[in-house]
Amino acid sequence: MNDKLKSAVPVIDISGYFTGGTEQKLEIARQIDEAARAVGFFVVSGHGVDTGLIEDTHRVSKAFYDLPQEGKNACYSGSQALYRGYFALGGLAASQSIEERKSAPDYREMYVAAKQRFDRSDPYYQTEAASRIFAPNIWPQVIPGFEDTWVRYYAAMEQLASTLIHLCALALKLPEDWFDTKFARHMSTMAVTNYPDQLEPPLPGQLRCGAHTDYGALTLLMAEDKPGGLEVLTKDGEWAPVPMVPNTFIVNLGDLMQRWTNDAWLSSMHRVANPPSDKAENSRRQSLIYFLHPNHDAVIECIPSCAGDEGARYEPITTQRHLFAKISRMQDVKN
Ligand SMILES: O=C(O)CCC(=O)C(=O)O
Ligand SMILES: [Fe+2]
Repeated sequence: MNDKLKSAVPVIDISGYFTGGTEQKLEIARQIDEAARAVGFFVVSGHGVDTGLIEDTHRVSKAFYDLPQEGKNACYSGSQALYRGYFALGGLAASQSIEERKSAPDYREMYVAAKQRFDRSDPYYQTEAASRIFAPNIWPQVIPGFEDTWVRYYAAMEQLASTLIHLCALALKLPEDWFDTKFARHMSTMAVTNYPDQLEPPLPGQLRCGAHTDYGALTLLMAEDKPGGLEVLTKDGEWAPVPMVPNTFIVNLGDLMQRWTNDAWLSSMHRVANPPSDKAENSRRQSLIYFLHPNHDAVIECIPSCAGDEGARYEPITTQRHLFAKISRMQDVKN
């Protein structure tokens, strides 16, 4: 890791949020603000998430990806419109979420789940839009413990994301609970991606995951440290590897946070590189990803204190509208 990068993507210890006083919270928030403005990425230590739960989530997910292809295909939702369950190799192209141009599909498989624990009798969840967003999850029943482990991991991420969003509010000099109503009935998703060994060279222009920005508010990533990893586009226009520090989460800001802050905070472009050819045969990599999204009907508009002299740069938009446009472009892959 070069020194420039070390300072570009800092490691931020958030343990003081749980144990310290106001001053410590504000110091952590200051570090987040600095990273959010400089690069849009930071690495979180002292997060308190149970390492056994992280290991279990990796283990059951690996067991799923080790199934024969038919077993995995059985968990396809059957509809691109339903963002759930299994997406096979070649089914997604992340870079198309920002570029109209067709690109080679990402060299990865993905499994997606949505919020499972909530009050389904609440009328909020019964509108036509909500019934699609909160449609039941698809679980591979053949993998013992898969559903239970994923649901517990999702709950742990809900908690960590809540801590981070409180810190984000403080970092923006807002009351700590400023975002709470916007996330009270959030539509966050959890995905586990598998980047298989690359036994054949990739197609021209094909990456493990093509360059994109994330769509939502925050992304919480727990990835294996393997050849062919995550890279971020820095302000200097260079692709820099994101540092892999044991037992930390990589956190990056998504488009909605950039819109809220009127471009003060960055939703940076990132990608997952191919492994070097001499390491490609032994490069299988798995990442656990929690995409924190606000309520589907939350209107995302410039935070008044971020408007500056020139005013809001973006039109207000609902979470759902922004996300669906991006997700459908990512899935528009012609095989
Ligand atoms: O797997 C990774 O390291 C990151 C993948 C990613 O950027 C995404 O799925 O949005
Ligand atoms: Fe991403």
